[in-house]
Amino acid sequence: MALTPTTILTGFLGAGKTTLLNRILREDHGLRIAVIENEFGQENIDNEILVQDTGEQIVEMNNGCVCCTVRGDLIEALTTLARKRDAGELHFDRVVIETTGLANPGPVAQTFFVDEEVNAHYMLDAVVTVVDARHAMQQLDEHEEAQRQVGFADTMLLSKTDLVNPEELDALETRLKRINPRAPIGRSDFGVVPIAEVLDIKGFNLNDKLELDPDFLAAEEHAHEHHHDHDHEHGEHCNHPSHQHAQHDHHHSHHTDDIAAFVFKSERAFDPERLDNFLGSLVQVFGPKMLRYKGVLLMHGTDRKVVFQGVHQMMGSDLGPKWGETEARGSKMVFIGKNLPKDVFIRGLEQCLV
Ligand SMILES: Nc1nc2c(ncn2[C@@H]2O[C@H](COP(=O)(O)OP(=O)(O)OP(=O)(O)O)[C@@H](O)[C@H]2O)c(=O)[nH]1
Repeated sequence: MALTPTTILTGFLGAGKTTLLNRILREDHGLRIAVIENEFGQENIDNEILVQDTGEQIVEMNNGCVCCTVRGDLIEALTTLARKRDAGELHFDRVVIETTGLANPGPVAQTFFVDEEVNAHYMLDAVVTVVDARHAMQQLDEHEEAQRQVGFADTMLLSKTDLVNPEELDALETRLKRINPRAPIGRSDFGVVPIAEVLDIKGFNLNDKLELDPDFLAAEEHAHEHHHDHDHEHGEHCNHPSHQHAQHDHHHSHHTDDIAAFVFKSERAFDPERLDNFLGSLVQVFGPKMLRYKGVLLMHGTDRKVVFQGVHQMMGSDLGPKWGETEARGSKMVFIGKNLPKDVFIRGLEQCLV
């Protein structure tokens, strides 16, 4: 049986996830979506104390969608749904999981790679992050989980844009792109968003589309040129309060988020063995800090594109289509992570070129 595409819907407390899901559960879109409202993870303890009934509750909606509220383990919820479907008790062809506002989407995403039964029934389509336009600046300043949720996103949806002016919106979009230049930014206006921007995004598929904002690439190159003058700006994060202040001034009011992205580009081909070894050791050392990475590579010895991507230690690669006759050949990679030593990555990758 075909694997069921699954979307992880994340976003900070009050961002507007439920508002969006309620629309999905009620609108007449003709899709049969099973929504998993998650109350697992750290809330388990509360549930054991507060809630006697630990079973799940499954409700079928008028439009054919299924709403499943779980107070247990995500793996259990997914396997229960799959079994009920196999037994003909439930019908759905897609799953959306709403995570709690404080959740780190990393472990939820990893469930799809590590658990065999989940793996046998589901494929992760994308991580969709709802960002509260009114409160995100402060949330990103104060909560690493908010940064993580942005860092993991395959696509972002801005809610509450009605509550901010265009300048504030611009500043927020710039910051979001700095943290995650890979994910397109859409809108969720009280949950109104084209369903195609939420489902079937294929953000976790290996494909050869690596969309990056050209402005971000230009800014990155600029930053690279001036690297020697402002070494500290791009280097490790310093926790000394006065230093942080100084950093802030340097940055012309750019925020120094712990979670940030950088890009590697080259027109020279990679040596497959050297690259494999280097990436292998990178994820050994920095895996826990590497939220998301993805690239289209020019590899020595093949006339096809090599596409790779990963989450933390889990990395995969695939042969893509052939390079076009007139297409400019080259590699492009983006790494999103927490305090990653950009210099180590860039210098190491350069050493893997033939
Ligand atoms: N002004 C405005 N308010 C919104 C918008 N979207 C959602 N809200 C409001 O924001 C509040 C929180 O929305 P929810 O959908 O409950 O947010 P959530 O992300 O599910 O919240 P948690 O589950 O607590 O993390 C509600 O009062 C919504 O009506 C929007 O686009 N504009």
